[in-house]
Amino acid sequence: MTDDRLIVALDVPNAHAGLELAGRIGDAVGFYKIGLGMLTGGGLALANELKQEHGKRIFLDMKLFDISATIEAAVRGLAQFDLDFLTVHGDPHVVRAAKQGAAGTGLKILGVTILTSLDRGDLDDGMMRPGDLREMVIERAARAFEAGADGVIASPQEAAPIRALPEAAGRLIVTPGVRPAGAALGDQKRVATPARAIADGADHIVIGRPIWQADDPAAAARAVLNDLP
Ligand SMILES: O=C(O)c1cc(=O)[nH]c(=O)n1[C@@H]1O[C@H](COP(=O)(O)O)[C@@H](O)[C@H]1O
Repeated sequence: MTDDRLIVALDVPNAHAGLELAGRIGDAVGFYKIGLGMLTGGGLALANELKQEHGKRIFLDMKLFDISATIEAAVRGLAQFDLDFLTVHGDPHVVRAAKQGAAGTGLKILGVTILTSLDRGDLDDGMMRPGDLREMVIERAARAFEAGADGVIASPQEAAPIRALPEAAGRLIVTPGVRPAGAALGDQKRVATPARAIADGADHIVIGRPIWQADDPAAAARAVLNDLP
């Protein structure tokens, strides 16, 4: 049995590279994220192959944002694929429409709160309203849950207060922005270690570069898993 608390982001350019990487990782990992970087590189075909041929769980990360009718139609189409998780922006109208589109399927909708690569200065650049970023993440999580989200995406730095929300009971907290001690942060700003994220209430951690860029991705994944509480 793999420990599906670890989701590895397959942020490589195409399905061929993704399949090769998943092959090198082998049994160490049972849950993969396929995202926008592979949209034109056969991402959905790879999702299908990893699920059907290799028994992996699949998180399709599309971070959808649009008017309700468009979101509902897009999610209805994606829900025909055998996927486990799908991201949309955590705005209530988007989450509600996505849940409509996924109705009757097992697809879980995760609402993105505020990207883990952003800090208050980035929100100012984007003309987002003033206020404490952490409080905004917690409030967006609560609103996404109220709108019916099966889970939220937040940084590990907000996992504990989100877990404490009454609205979070029975819902998922998924945290990217996770870095083993000493790993390069890259563009991530709100980070914590895998062990801290899980101890603070994350159900799943998403890790990309520290695993797929490692000389031995399977060993890097195992090291993360060995470190989890
Ligand atoms: O939705 C996501 O998965 C996501 C949300 C977020 O706030 N931050 C974030 O980094 N991600 C994704 O998580 C992965 C993190 O990759 P690394 O920074 O390489 O570990 C990338 O595929 C991002 O697209």
